[in-house]
Amino acid sequence: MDTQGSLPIVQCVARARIPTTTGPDIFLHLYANDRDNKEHLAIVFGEDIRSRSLFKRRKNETQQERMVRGAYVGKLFPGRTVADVDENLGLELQFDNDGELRVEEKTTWAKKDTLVRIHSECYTGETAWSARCDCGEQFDRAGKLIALDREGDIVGGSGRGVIVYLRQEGRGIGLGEKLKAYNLQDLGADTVQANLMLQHPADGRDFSLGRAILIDLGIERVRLLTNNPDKVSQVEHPPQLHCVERVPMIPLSWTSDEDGIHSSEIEGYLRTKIERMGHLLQKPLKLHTMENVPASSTTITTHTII
Ligand SMILES: Nc1nc2c(ncn2[C@@H]2O[C@H](COP(=O)(O)OP(=O)(O)OP(=O)(O)O)[C@@H](O)[C@H]2O)c(=O)[nH]1
Ligand SMILES: [Zn+2]
Repeated sequence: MDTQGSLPIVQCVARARIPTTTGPDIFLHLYANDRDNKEHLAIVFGEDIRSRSLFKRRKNETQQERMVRGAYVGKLFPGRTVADVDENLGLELQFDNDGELRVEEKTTWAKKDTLVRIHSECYTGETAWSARCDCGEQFDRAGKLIALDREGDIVGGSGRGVIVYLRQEGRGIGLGEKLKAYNLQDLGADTVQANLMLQHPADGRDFSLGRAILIDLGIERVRLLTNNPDKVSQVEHPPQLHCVERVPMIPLSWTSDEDGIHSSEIEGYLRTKIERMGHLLQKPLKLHTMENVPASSTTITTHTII
């Protein structure tokens, strides 16, 4: 668990447009950093949310090299020769004397409340159809809510937002140790006990990388999609970064009988997050394996944190 020390140095190495099967184009950003050798990512919705480290002009760099790195405005098309101007869209990036991108209303998103998810990698939940956790469901929902204007009483991102995807599998212990933790859970431990029995912290993640990536993307005011109070505090880095709202992520299985994951394992996972990790799920926790846990409130509310 990181304390709020100095920020890691992050460098966006490359950005590419990804047309999605669900509609909007997203921009996948790959980061290097000075803390670990993992390829942490930012999935950015919105062409104008721009990484300062990617767009910074480099000595003797050609426009072609900028376009190949993904440091361009507007859209790429065959025959395009200039990265910093898109004549079709009438957009031109501005830079200051040492090559830093200048924040302009027309070309760079900034200072607006931005819907953000800081998501930790979970191979089992995102790729192996696991019903032990809701990570895959949360990843999908984050993308959906960022694309939507609103869903019920939750204001969406209207096509602008960021999913910071941290390669911190297994709350930082890695996939191999997480598989051992699963076996301990099948032997009766909960997710916290299993980590501790394997001589790991309950949660060994470092969210400072997430803070540094959001600051690099010029995000200042965060509407954070999470139930984890630790993430809310970890996103604060005044004066550059501030969490203005926590937007809850209610498990789909709590909002409909058909949707979402229904399994005894997910109930144990959610119960442990609430009872032992203080997660802020606001719905009455009605689990088939236990009585109603009185919730602190009976409606889904978003906390506005000023
Ligand atoms: N060690 C361990 N890690 C788990 C287990 N189940 C899920 N995880 C990991 O827990 C992490 C879940 O991260 P997130 O969903 O981003 O965040 P969160 O802390 O659950 O909080 P939210 O933002 O409310 O979802 C991922 O790294 C998963 O791999 C488990 O049983 N044991
Ligand atoms: Zn998971």
